[in-house]
Amino acid sequence: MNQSAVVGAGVMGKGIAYAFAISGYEVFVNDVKEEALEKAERDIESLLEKSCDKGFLTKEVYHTALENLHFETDLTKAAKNADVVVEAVLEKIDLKISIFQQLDEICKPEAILATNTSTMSPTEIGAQTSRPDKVVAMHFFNPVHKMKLIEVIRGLDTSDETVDQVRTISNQIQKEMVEVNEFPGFVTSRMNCLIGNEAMNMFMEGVASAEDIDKAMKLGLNHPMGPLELADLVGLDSRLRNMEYLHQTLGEKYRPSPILTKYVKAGRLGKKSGKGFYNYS
Ligand SMILES: NC(=O)c1ccc[n+]([C@@H]2O[C@H](COP(=O)([O-])OP(=O)(O)OC[C@H]3O[C@@H](n4cnc5c(N)ncnc54)[C@H](O)[C@@H]3O)[C@@H](O)[C@H]2O)c1
Repeated sequence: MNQSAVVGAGVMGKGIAYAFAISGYEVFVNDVKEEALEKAERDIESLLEKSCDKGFLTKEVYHTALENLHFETDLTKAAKNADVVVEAVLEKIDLKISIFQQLDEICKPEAILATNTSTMSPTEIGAQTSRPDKVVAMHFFNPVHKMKLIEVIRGLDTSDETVDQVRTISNQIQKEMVEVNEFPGFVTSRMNCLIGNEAMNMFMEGVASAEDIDKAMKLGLNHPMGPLELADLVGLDSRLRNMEYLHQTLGEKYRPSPILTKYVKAGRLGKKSGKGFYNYS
């Protein structure tokens, strides 16, 4: 395998493209928005440069990665020769299904089609294609260049061969993999969304400031990041979509905190918009 495509060049797509590019894969990055693709190109190149300056990448890897990256708004051109495609568009099931149906038409029959969904069902997505055995979830973590894990979720019809190939890919791009049977939110999002939601409710109830809630979790419970700063990093719109899906599928315990809904309505989306539980301007 040596060619990959990443569909959706937002927070996650950029990081996933970077991981493939520094590992010798040719990468076609696709987005429907020209501006998103231009920003992705600037951001990935700047990350490559910083990583090289800090000595995390050799000059040779840096130059090869730059050559490996291609940016393409046309999905057919981006995906037609890919051995593996990772979809990282918004967390909306209809959108993901429609992209997988297009990929099913466009891609080589042996290509692996992976979704970076945080919560949703690869079974449901795969069932709308002619190759559910090749459909799998590869859940990367933010920021991708620092986080080692890929949570791999096997749908009902995902084949052993596909999971083995994903294991090989994970090794090639220097990530650790855990294998999870499908259930909404998998292991990480189900746990993390609940912790984040409780922190938001506590903040809303005035139990403590955002800073003190985060400090308590970091210094008292040894979390590397506080739940509110993490939600800001993820993007509050993305987190709200995750909570809504978990609420729908797993029940009342996952009802989104009212403050999360209020912030998203106000356009406070966390780090990416300059303001969330913290101010970034
Ligand atoms: N943000 C996180 O921390 C995080 C972590 C793990 C997984 N995820 C999951 O990754 C996925 C992407 O999340 P994100 O935070 O990167 O979102 P984002 O909003 O930053 O980026 C999504 C991108 O998809 C593009 N897009 C929309 N429709 C498209 C289409 N039809 N074809 C191509 N591109 C299209 C948008 O223009 C945008 O650039 C979601 O499923 C999310 O749940 C997010």
